[in-house]
Amino acid sequence: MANADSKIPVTVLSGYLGTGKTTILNHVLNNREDIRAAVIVNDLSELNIDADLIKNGGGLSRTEEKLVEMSNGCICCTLREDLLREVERLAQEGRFDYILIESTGVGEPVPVAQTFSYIDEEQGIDLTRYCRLDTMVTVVDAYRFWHDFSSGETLVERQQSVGEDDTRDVVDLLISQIEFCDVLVLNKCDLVDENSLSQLEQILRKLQPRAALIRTTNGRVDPRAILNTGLFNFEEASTSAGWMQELEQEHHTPETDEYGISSFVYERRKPFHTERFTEWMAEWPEQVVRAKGIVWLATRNELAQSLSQAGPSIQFGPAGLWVAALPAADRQAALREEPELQELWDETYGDRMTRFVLIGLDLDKESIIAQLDQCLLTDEEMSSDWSAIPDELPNVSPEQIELLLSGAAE
Ligand SMILES: Nc1nc2c(ncn2[C@@H]2O[C@H](COP(=O)(O)OP(=O)(O)OP(=O)(O)O)[C@@H](O)[C@H]2O)c(=O)[nH]1
Repeated sequence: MANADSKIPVTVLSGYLGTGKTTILNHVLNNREDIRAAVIVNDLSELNIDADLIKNGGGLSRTEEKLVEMSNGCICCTLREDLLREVERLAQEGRFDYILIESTGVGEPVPVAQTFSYIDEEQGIDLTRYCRLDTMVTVVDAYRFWHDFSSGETLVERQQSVGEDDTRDVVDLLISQIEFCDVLVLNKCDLVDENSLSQLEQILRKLQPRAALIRTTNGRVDPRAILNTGLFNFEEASTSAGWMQELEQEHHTPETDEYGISSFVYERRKPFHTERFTEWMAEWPEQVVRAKGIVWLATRNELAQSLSQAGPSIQFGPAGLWVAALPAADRQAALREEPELQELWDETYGDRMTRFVLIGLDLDKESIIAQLDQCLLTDEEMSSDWSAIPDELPNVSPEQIELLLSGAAE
């Protein structure tokens, strides 16, 4: 089955460990009709159980399928280079009309998608010549989801980290996989009652409104839902996360009262009192499932802070310089080039503002807004010396500022 533009379509299966990726892969391979598929499995475990399963379970003809195991790292990071080479080799063989990749359970989908979307200058490999990323699939375990999401555990604690520098929380991984995909497969639906499933489905839709959502048991997905869908588009996938859609406001998804899922954007043009706001973050309201956006702190008047929370994991730190803090020439250039910036520009404070979205279950919106407003500078504090406000956050080094400056200049 040759593709119209003769580039080999690629489907990537992501999803946390044990969600059912291999089960889905086997099911698809057993029901794939006339597609000659090459399968790339990336597994960190030494046994490479996945590969055995595919070899024995799929009834694959060795002449038709090619199985490439990558056993010493993951597709997304350390073995990106290998993935590039492997895909290039498979594509050049010319025997396959589809490539299926099972990404490691601890892999992030964005770097994999980048591999297929951009020329790798270092390697001199351009996969876009041979392949076309067709569908990014993320598999979610309906039974384990809330447990993993709220566990507060790191990958290191679960002995699942990719390397020494891997400080990721399990929930951060889950959210990055959900927020970047075309199809969400909610697997293991046999283990969860209808009401919990519907609620989980609604929250997933809120976190990822663009993706098709499919319920499965034992990975029994219609192959047409994940092969040759033509759904992938890098730009769209990168901006598809629910929080981003909500911040753009044009796409505010309707509230789903039935399951108590809702969201709102908190926006103020007054800085937070650093100490009061950090204390608030430490007592983070449990009803908030996901929050993301930027924060203006009185003691960090040069640097916009980025806030990203998912379940018990809160990431907070410098995101970049406010345009208002740039040297005059750069500031004017930015204002000339970005009409949206002009629109939001405040005469006194420029682009400084706090703006983040909160998505949650049974959110007490009024109370959260009231708590956050208490963290803002009072009128009296607004006219006093902001540098006297206590600030226990880590210092930002001149090198870091330099880095942020160069980022802002790009
Ligand atoms: N009850 C139930 N079990 C399932 C379902 N789908 C898969 N399983 C089981 O869940 C376990 C993990 O499934 P896999 O397909 O190996 O999951 P995976 O995502 O490939 O796992 P890793 O390769 O470790 O990341 C296996 O024992 C499967 O038989 C399902 O829908 N319901």
